[in-house]
Amino acid sequence: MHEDIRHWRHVFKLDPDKEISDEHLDRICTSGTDAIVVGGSTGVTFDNTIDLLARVRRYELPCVSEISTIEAVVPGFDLYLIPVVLNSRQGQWITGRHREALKQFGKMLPWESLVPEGYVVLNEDSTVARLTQADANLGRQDVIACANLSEKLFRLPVCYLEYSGKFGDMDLVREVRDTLEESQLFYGGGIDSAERARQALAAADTIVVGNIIYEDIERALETVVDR
Ligand SMILES: CC(C)=CCC/C(C)=C/CC/C(C)=C/CC/C(C)=C/CC/C(C)=C/CC/C(C)=C/CC/C(C)=C/COP(=O)(O)OP(=O)(O)O
Ligand SMILES: O=P(O)(O)OC[C@@H](O)CO
Ligand SMILES: [Mg+2]
Repeated sequence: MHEDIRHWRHVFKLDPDKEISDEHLDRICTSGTDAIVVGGSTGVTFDNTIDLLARVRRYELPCVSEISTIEAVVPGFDLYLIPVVLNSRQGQWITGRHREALKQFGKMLPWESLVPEGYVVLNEDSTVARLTQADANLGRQDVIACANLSEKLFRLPVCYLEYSGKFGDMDLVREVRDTLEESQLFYGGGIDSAERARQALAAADTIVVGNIIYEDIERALETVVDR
């Protein structure tokens, strides 16, 4: 399963803190996307996460959890993505909360199911930037340095350029992809049309589509373009 993420080109990110009807969920899960990521930066609980997992499990596609809070660690996902916010000003989002979680789960940890992600938060107006006190106003060279930090120093398998809520700079995303040699580049933020999905797919390995699911389902489905 760990290796399967290498083949993912498009994923939908479902937020347990937001409502989705059975009809819309059915259309998302049968859209041809490669996987469902369950996660959000705020309002995520054990109960809303397990509810969403149970609903997505009716479908055949992989369902992975992106952990934002230790309370919402729910057994039964295919994988657990563990964000490490490389440009946070607060240590708790880089290693602090992770250390607490590792203490709590102790010997129960299924290491082979954990996939750490080197997050670089680039939209200073996003919830995740505010939550993690990210230094999001980075120049090109700082972003490249974060990508190298993620891959070359920390050897994280995924580097995630996170523009949540805003369509980012695709030239910069492409430059990061060309810098990375081993790790997989996730791009997320503001993909709300087929055209933007194509642009992001040309720049990153895997694209993540979130908010538009809750704003305009037809446009969300259009992002599942030929790839
Ligand atoms: C048997 C069993 C169940 C085993 C489980 C094993 C397991 C998974 C153990 C946990 C191990 C571990 C190390 C956990 C990490 C704990 C933790 C809380 C780490 C901190 C993670 C972190 C940095 C969170 C900050 C927020 C963040 C980066 C969230 C990611 C998702 C995200 C950015 C969503 C976007 O948010 P959204 O709400 O959509 O934002 P907008 O409002 O802008 O749309
Ligand atoms: O919600 P959007 O802007 O699509 O961003 C997707 C994802 O990167 C959020 O973590
Ligand atoms: Mg969101």
